[in-house]
Amino acid sequence: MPFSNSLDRAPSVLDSRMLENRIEKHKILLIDDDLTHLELTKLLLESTGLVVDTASNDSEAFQHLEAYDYRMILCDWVMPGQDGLSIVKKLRESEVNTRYVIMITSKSSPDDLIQCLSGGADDYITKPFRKDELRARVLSGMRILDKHVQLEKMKSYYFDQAQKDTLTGAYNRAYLKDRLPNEVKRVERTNGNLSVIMTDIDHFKSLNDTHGHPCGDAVLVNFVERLNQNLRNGIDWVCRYGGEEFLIVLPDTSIEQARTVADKLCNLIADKPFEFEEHSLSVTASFGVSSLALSKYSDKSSAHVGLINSADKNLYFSKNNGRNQWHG
Ligand SMILES: Nc1nc2c(ncn2[C@@H]2O[C@H](COP(=O)(O)OP(=O)(O)OP(=O)(O)O)[C@@H](O)[C@H]2O)c(=O)[nH]1
Repeated sequence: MPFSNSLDRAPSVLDSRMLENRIEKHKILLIDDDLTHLELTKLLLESTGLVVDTASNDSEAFQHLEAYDYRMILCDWVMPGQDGLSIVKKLRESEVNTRYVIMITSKSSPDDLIQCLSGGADDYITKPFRKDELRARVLSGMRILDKHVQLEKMKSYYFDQAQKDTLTGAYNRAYLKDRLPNEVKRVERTNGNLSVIMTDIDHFKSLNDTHGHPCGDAVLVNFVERLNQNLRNGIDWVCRYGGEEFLIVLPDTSIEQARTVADKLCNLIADKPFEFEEHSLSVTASFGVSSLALSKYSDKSSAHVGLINSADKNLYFSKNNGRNQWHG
């Protein structure tokens, strides 16, 4: 597991290393129009090792917020211009709510508290406050922010699990099913290009049979790495279509350009042996290229299937024609 079970282990006592981590992650923005109070609170927070930036009005505050992604904000409520609660309301409208806001105020009635919390603040501290109360509230907020970070990590881990092949890290069929129709729609909208290349490692069964399954696995991993290293980062993507068969999706790519890519990849695989333990293995692959011709389809929703089938047909032409080549 890439994350620990610390999700359920919010520490009650903070050692200095944990505190340092939090400080690093959650620099504080302190907003107060009373400059003396602002300085005093800043010093107080800094004396416990926290990193603090200050703003004395709403426009300064928003300038800071544009320049840095503060996760924790301590904000005075009563201020000229936009008051603290208006600042918080604006923040809540404009972003994902992973910012923790503590309102500082001399208002202390239950009605004030309700107004403050329902207006978007996460916590509330009344003036004058004790240094240790402020620190305790800030650290309690940081524990909650830590949980946000953990949840984000979990979300991205499960997101990856759901759309990636665990062995090679290539996208899986489920992702392809979702994403390829959208690529086709984009071509429809923009009148652009979309090409795909189906590739399959040659004689992979005999590689497995001769050197063992772990060796086959390593070749699959290196094969995908080699493809990715030679494709456009963040634009082209590789999907594991079957055992040793991969579909390479090339957005904004004409058939001529896709043929050049297939030729390059074919040579890149064949020219450099794959290393596994003490073995240096000559590996080749066959390729089938196809490009989207939307006019061929009266029902555009099936165009992505036609595109894959045509690449597959061309791949099998390459296989039957002697392997280690591309066709399309
Ligand atoms: N090591 C390993 N082998 C796999 C994996 N998935 C599929 N295979 C093997 O890949 C082999 C594919 O064999 P074939 O379909 O006969 O294809 P081939 O031997 O590459 O022959 P051609 O494609 O005609 O060149 C089978 O032996 C599968 O067991 C995997 O994740 N790891």
